[in-house]
Amino acid sequence: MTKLSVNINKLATLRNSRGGNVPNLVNSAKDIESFGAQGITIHPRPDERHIRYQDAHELKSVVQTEFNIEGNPIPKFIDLVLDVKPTQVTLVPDAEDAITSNAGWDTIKNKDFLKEVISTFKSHGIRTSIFVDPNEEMVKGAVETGTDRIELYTESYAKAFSVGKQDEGIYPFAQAAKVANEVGLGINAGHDLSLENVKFFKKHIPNLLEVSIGHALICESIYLGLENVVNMYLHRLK
Ligand SMILES: CC(=O)[C@@H](O)[C@H](O)COP(=O)(O)O
Ligand SMILES: NCC(=O)COP(=O)(O)O
Repeated sequence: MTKLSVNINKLATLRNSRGGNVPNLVNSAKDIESFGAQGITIHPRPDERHIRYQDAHELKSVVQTEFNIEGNPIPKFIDLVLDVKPTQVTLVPDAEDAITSNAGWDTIKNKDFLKEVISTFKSHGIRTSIFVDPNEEMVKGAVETGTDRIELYTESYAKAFSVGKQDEGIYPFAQAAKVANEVGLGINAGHDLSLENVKFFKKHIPNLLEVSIGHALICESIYLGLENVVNMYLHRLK
């Protein structure tokens, strides 16, 4: 079985746009779990443009499933994760000004740094995952860091799928997954996965442990909920 971890960054974006507490992230996380999701993911960015560091603390006390915190392991992120102690930390090498995550780790160049932070998190009982491109050398490099899992960065697959090139798009992921499975690395995946493309991805990636999905899932939820909500308003306005 592949676990679904719902990334709630976009709910925080919506909340922050009005300055209040709607939608309430804590209640949303509880509801998402009650609907069956097996995890909650957040990705606090240094400018706190969506998830705030305080959200991580508040969510920790309510999340009953797997709590996954993603981010670039700069000192204040490391301190946050060690304080909150989520189920899993996913290390992502994103630049401060990146609109969204746009690359995996170079696990060879950053081997010593990754080894050190991963060993710190693991010594505190936190499972580790590192964000990597679907590249066999990077997957082999990941083993050397001591990480429990990798998260395959799926944007290129999603792009290929959207133009009908799913076979081409999945190929490097299937190869990378083969290497990960051979060396015993756990496999997660995420970025731009959606209702449209997730089934094909899962079918071709053996032992896919977890997908974290946010942007598309929240957009789909808005769209699939619109008819219901418009009708609820119309009913009240009769
Ligand atoms: C690590 C990753 O793949 C990202 O998709 C991320 O968690 C999303 O971040 P934003 O919501 O800030 O775009
Ligand atoms: N790790 C990927 C994630 O949490 C969500 O990415 P996206 O679905 O918002 O692109």
